[in-house]
Amino acid sequence: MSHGWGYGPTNGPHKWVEDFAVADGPRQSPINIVPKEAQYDSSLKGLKLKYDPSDAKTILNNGHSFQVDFVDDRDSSTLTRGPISGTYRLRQFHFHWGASDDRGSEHTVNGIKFPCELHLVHWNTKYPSFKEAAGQPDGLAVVGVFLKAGAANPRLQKVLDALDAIETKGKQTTFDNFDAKTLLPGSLDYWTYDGSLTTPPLLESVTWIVLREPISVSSAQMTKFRSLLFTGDGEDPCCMVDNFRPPQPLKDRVQ
Ligand SMILES: NS(=O)(=O)/N=C1/NCCO1
Ligand SMILES: [Zn+2]
Repeated sequence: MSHGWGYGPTNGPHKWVEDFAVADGPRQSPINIVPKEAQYDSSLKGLKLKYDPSDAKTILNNGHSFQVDFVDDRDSSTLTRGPISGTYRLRQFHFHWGASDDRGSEHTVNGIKFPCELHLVHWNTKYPSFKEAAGQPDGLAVVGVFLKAGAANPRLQKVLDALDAIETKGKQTTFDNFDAKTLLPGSLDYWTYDGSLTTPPLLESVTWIVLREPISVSSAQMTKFRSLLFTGDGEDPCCMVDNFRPPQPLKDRVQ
């Protein structure tokens, strides 16, 4: 790619391997989840998520999605247990979505796409920083939550109401006192597998934890996601939609 990566015809997922050879690696994400082929592991523990609303800091349009960033200089917002060992700190959450409700998620279930997928990104505190952890095979743990078209979800509203202030690439605004736990479904049942970042640099450092139960989102709320722009102020506007990587080969992995 002669220019930065993105999701268009000239810089999209099928081109990323030109700059990021690991795109063809052995543990790439996302994947298609086939529940009937997933192995049940009775030794796996339940997820423990402890989030402090006061850790929420800012909301940013990064040109690929938008993310809510958290203070991660202490163990106040953490993920423990589940398939991981040790303590992982919440760094940020962001979403991936489609131009229409028939697509948008990165993981699929029996080939089914959801209109949107939430990712809560955590890093392993055995490493000194997120950046350092991102380069390690056990460095990151991302909790994925599917958003299913249906009733409006009031828990999304504070996030969606902030989007007017970050329409274009690089815009950021304060986003405080937000409890990310309110975005989770009632059940924390999950599928887990060893994978990667789904955006460049596609580092193979992610323990994926995909929740089986979706949360709801209305079509009107999805329209709000689609009001963002990939482009910056003064550039020809390009709607931020279809910012998802398609499922990747499972290769030598089981779920
Ligand atoms: N979609 S993803 O795998 O969570 N990708 C990223 N990149 C930086 C943090 O999470
Ligand atoms: Zn993501």
